[in-house]
Amino acid sequence: MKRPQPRGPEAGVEARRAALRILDRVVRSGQTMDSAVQGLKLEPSDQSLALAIAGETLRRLPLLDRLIDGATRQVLPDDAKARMVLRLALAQRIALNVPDHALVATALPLVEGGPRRLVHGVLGTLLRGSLPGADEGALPATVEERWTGAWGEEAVAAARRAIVRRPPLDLSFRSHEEALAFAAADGGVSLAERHVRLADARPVTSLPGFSEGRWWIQDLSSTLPARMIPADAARVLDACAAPGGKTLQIAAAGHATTALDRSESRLARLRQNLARTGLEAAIVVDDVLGFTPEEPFNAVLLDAPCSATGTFRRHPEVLLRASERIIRESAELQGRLLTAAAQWVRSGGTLVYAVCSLEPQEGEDIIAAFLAGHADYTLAEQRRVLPGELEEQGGMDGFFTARLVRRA
Ligand SMILES: C[S@@+](CC[C@H](N)C(=O)[O-])C[C@H]1O[C@@H](n2cnc3c(N)ncnc32)[C@H](O)[C@@H]1O
Repeated sequence: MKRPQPRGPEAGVEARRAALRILDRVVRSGQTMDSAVQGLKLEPSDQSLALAIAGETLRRLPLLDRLIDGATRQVLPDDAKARMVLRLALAQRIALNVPDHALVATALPLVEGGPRRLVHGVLGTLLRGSLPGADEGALPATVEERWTGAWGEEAVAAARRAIVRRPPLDLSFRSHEEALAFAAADGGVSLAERHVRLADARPVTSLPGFSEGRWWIQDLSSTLPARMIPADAARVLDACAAPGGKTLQIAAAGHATTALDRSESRLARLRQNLARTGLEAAIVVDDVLGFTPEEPFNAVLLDAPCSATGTFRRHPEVLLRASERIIRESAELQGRLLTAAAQWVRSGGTLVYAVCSLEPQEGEDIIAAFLAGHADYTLAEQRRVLPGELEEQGGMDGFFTARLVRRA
């Protein structure tokens, strides 16, 4: 049996160095955590520690910055290495219970040949003082302001609580019987048709039924749009379909399903998901803005690309990237995609629009503008999910979806 290798004085530094690279790529280059970790060539244990440290840092960035700024008179720019290293060290102490000596020993090598004394001094001051608890979250100031204006104080307070809580794992099943059987045998609670929620996120492949394709992972919010498709729709187009959570739902409900997306690589994941679950859908690689179907569909679902700010619990970095400009550009594209998709709905048919965004410009405003320019459509229902919904049971991602009907 291979014995564990003794770890030298560099133990733990590699993971922190990687966390620094990830944080730097996210903060400075606007990358996602998933893309920022690419190419770092890490041992699996170092990779998970690096991602945990960077993630916990991003969940409380404004809070960490307030602490740092209160402990030094020196002005540290947002992207200064000293600030980045201090943020990482504080997050480890607050959220990961790393002891002070280990924090200092793994932080200082990251600023070797640089502002070592400054980092040592500020860290020492902060560690001697009182630090916030692990359950104290913070949102970037621009997000606080935007969401307070749009949704009010209560939703913002709920978002601050949610960003530092580990979200539950939501599973979608091919049938409700399978969902109930899973909950009875393996735990979890069903909060909707074909749904089971597990309180603790376990390694997915170790859960019963994974290889048989009995379920797939899908936040409860994301299941709402496909639930709006009429049971008798029969012929349904899922536009912007990949990687396919909603396609699987539509196919499982028994509709003849066409899944369209312009991304080959994301469609490859959709194909894997179909193969694993044994569900069927016709796949079309095309651009929504150029696609022309042979005949109209009874229902079309448009799950449009968006700022994804509703997914901040799992991807806290989305809040740093979603600038006013990105939201405006996203909204402009969403309006065009919705107008294109609306042409493929037969008279009397259904058009469902969805975004995992907490920005009204990408949700309510898109529908209002669309209706103003399309007298042949009426709004049948609209659903906004805000932070705080189902909080006691683990919460939901922020989301918006609307069902429109084309006049017969
Ligand atoms: C929000 S994701 C879709 C998630 C998917 N519906 C699901 O449930 O798994 C948006 C998708 O839109 C696709 N997309 C973006 N612009 C597109 C366009 N102009 N035409 C077709 N697909 C597009 C992206 O490739 C991406 O897969």
